[in-house]
Amino acid sequence: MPQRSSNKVKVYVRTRPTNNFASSMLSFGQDNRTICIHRIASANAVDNKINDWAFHLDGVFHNVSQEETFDSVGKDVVDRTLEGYNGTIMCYGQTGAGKTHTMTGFAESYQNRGIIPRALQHLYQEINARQDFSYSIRIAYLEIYNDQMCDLLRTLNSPSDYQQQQLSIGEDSGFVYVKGLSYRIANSEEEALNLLFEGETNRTIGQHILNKQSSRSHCIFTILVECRSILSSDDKYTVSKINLVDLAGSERLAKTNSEGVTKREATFINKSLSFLEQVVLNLSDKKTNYSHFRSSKLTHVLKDSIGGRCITVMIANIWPELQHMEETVSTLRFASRMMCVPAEPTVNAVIDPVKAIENYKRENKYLKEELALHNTLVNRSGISYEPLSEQQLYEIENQCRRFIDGNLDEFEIQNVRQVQAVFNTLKTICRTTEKDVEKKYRDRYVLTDKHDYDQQDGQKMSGASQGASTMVGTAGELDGQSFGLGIASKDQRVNKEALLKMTRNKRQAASKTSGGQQANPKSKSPPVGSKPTSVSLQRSVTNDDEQFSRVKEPSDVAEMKDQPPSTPPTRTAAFEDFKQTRGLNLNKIYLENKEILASKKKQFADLARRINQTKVDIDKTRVDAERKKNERLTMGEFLNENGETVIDEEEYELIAKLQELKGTYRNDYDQWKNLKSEINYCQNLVNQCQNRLLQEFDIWYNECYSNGNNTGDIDDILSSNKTTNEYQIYDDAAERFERMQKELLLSDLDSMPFRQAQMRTNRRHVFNAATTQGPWKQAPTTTVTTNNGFKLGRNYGQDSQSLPAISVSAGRQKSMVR
Ligand SMILES: Nc1ncnc2c1ncn2[C@@H]1O[C@H](COP(=O)(O)OP(=O)(O)OP(=O)(O)O)[C@@H](O)[C@H]1O
Repeated sequence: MPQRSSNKVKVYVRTRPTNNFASSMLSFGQDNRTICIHRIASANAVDNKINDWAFHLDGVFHNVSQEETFDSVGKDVVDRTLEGYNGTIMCYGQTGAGKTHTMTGFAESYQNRGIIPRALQHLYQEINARQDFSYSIRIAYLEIYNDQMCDLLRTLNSPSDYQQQQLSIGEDSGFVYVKGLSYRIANSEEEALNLLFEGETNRTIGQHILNKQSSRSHCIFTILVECRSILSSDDKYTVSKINLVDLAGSERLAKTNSEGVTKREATFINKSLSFLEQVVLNLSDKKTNYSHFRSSKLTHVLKDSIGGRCITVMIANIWPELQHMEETVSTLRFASRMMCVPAEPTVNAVIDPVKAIENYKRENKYLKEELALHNTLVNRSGISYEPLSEQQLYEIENQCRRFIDGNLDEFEIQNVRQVQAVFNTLKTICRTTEKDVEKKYRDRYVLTDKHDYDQQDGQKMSGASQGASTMVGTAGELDGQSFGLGIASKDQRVNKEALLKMTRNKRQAASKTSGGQQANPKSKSPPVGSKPTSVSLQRSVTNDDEQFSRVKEPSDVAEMKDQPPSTPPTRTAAFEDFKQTRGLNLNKIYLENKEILASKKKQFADLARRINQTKVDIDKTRVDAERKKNERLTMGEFLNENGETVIDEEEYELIAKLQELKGTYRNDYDQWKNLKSEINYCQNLVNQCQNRLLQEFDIWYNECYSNGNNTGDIDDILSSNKTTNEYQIYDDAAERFERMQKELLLSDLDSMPFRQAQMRTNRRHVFNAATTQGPWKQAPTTTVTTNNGFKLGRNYGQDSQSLPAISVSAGRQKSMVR
């Protein structure tokens, strides 16, 4: 029989023997490959149906024995399975066409046994003949009944056992397997046949008009073959399988008159066969890349058994009688379609890990010997190729470190292991250094992931700037590392107040645990009362224009470097923190100065109150003295021998008292004037100190948190904090007043510089006036409100009439000179 050369699924047709052969309609070609069907058209009506078909197949078995059928179809598949190929022999056709007969045959008749027993016989005969290989045979028998899978090699006691078996289909690298299906070892033909008969007894058989023993299920008898070479040391072996498939027959319910269970079974059978036809249709169509294998259990299980890498042979069983001509045509059509399914069989080679290791060991041994020989030939001796010892690795690490430090120019390369160790060591050093650097920066800065950082809208990378803060707020890659260094975006920053609070709590806890000393030497917050190390304001004793100067010590820079990680808090919160840390000493000086100023102001107020009282007394005494004088003049003056006016004792006392009061007044007023100068001086100190504190804070804030956008302008700070308590610098009514003015001016920012300059000028003018003019000198004639709330006015002369009175507001240093 001529064979098709193309790699396609092989398809044969086998006819069931019958006495009613439809010779009028069906004939076979001389080539034993062709079946011709001639349909007789109806004489009465116009019939457009096709009447003649010619099906060309790989072979037609008409009146062919079981033995011949197997020899033609099965033998080759079995032989190739032993070589490592997967094979499938499948019987397809209408019910009663002889599928089970072809596949299994009569159990009672040895001569009429089918493909499966013959395949087993041939298999074991071949295994026994192939002495160079060892084979392991396993048998599985699967039934698919009503789209449920059943292991026929397990004992079934009830229909519910179907569910209990819980078989499922799995796939691994394109190979399909049934999870839970038992594979029984069969060391001989007899053992294999026993399994076949055991499975046959478990098959679901039904009865209908066309077949008394109709298969109501699809059955797949699987022979798993594992083949290893005995002689060869090859670590590969093959695992292959033969699927011998006896499909349930399609049936027309009108013909079989199936009812009840049989009808339901027939429905499942027809449905699954139509899915199979669909899959075959897709496989045979080159334009279709996808087949719906999972549409039924049958198609899914047969996924790797129809064409592809599998040797596939199908026997189309037909029942060549007139009454079954439609089913015959249908079967032959399906057979023709199956012939188009491509098949590219490949050997299923598996690598044996145990044998592979043995082979590698052997090869390793040979290579070592080869290397030793090579070293001898090139006069290389004393070279070890064994894994490096701890000591050797330690020395290599030392060499690497010296190489990095520049103390070693080159390595002496001895073997590949050493080169590997050098690279590994360098990699380890590189990673360790990288981690150290990252940790160091994380301790100091807020590091954000570079990728995230780049994605943030409006995020700016602050550059290296601002003197000592070159490493503060810088952004970008660090030696090409994967993190960016810079300021986290606002939404990435943690709750600032919470962070500050946490920092403070930590600091307090540290203070407690260390008895007031900082537990963390790296903390930027020195303990209260400790020697200031970073920034201090110092008064120059020798300089009349006393200046505060910021003194930077080495520890200052060190302190900046060792600042703990922080997330930018609000400037207000940060200012509080600043006053507790970097600005501690400055703030301390500021507070001391303010305390002195307050004390002076209190003295000033007390003195003013006393002066006013003296003034009242003077006025009263003067009135009394005037009255006495008028009385005396009215009564007529008395003169003594020397011609001097004689006054009575009361008038004398009044005059003396008036003189005394005037003296007191002058003394007090001098004191008041001096005190005012001191206050002015103290006020200047406080102002300078305050400005310095804010400037230092601004620098500190920028160093720690600025992302480059914040220039740290003091006025920004002032104007950005509109609540009175945000900056605790202001506790003075006048300062509050000035601040309030600033806040009001915020509504008209353009006028801010002008207004501020105006205020400063006024303040300076008033204090100059206050310190240069006294009650006996020409005083300003207009009332001016000073920065401190002092009001100076009127023209005060030396005359007692023009002695100034000083009004004092209750409770505060705010005074008014009338
Ligand atoms: N080639 C053959 N030689 C002798 N008898 C045959 C042959 N083919 C089929 N038969 C007989 O036909 C009957 C039906 O055959 P079989 O049960 O194998 O059909 P089937 O296609 O498997 O039907 P179903 O799909 O219903 O199971 C059986 O009694 C069988 O012995």
